[in-house]
Amino acid sequence: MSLTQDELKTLVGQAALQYVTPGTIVGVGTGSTVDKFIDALAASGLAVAGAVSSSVRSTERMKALGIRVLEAGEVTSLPVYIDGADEIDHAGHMVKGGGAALTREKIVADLAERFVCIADESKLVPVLGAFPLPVEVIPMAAAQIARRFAALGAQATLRAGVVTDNGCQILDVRGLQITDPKAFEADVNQWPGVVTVGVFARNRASVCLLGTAAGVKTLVF
Ligand SMILES: O=C[C@H](O)[C@H](O)[C@H](O)COP(=O)(O)O
Repeated sequence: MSLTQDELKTLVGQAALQYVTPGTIVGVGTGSTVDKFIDALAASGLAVAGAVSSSVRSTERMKALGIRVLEAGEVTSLPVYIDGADEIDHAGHMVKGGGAALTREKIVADLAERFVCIADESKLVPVLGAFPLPVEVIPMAAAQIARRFAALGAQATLRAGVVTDNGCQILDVRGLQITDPKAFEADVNQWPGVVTVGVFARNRASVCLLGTAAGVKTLVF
């Protein structure tokens, strides 16, 4: 019997517990897959010292389940950061931000020694770009940034009605084939008004726990 996408998310959310050491502080991402991890962590009884959260959404969920949440500024490093992805390639580069949390996710990921990505198998791709790339932008720069993407042959549209946890906007960019994620991330990140581009190359995954019909597959990068 094949598992649903939701069941695959539950599976990898639970599998991520093996990367969490009692007494340590864990970095926690955002999204429907991470929700499964948060639920598994709360149910596991693993006595973590707390969590650094990447969004208001995850903070609220953790607090409701009795997990202590610390500010990013209260820690100097984290042993592990657990998060989902919208796409991941065979080298651990990711596209993230489908839930508009990309900036805080990148900040928390940058504090971590290891990024453990949890995803169902639909997220594994040969080349990043089929999923519309989220880019968080300062509102007054949105039109100019959209023109820059148009010059690359891509189409950027404003995510209607969305204001990020940082008070900014999200552009979703279609029509890209990101063959050199590291160079692309570095380039777009320095365009004026870009807060964060949703390519995670510098902060790529070290491990991916992929939910497949045959169970959890561990990819190490
Ligand atoms: O902003 C949201 C994040 O980058 C999520 O990690 C990403 O969108 C994956 O979310 P989900 O687990 O819901 O597919």
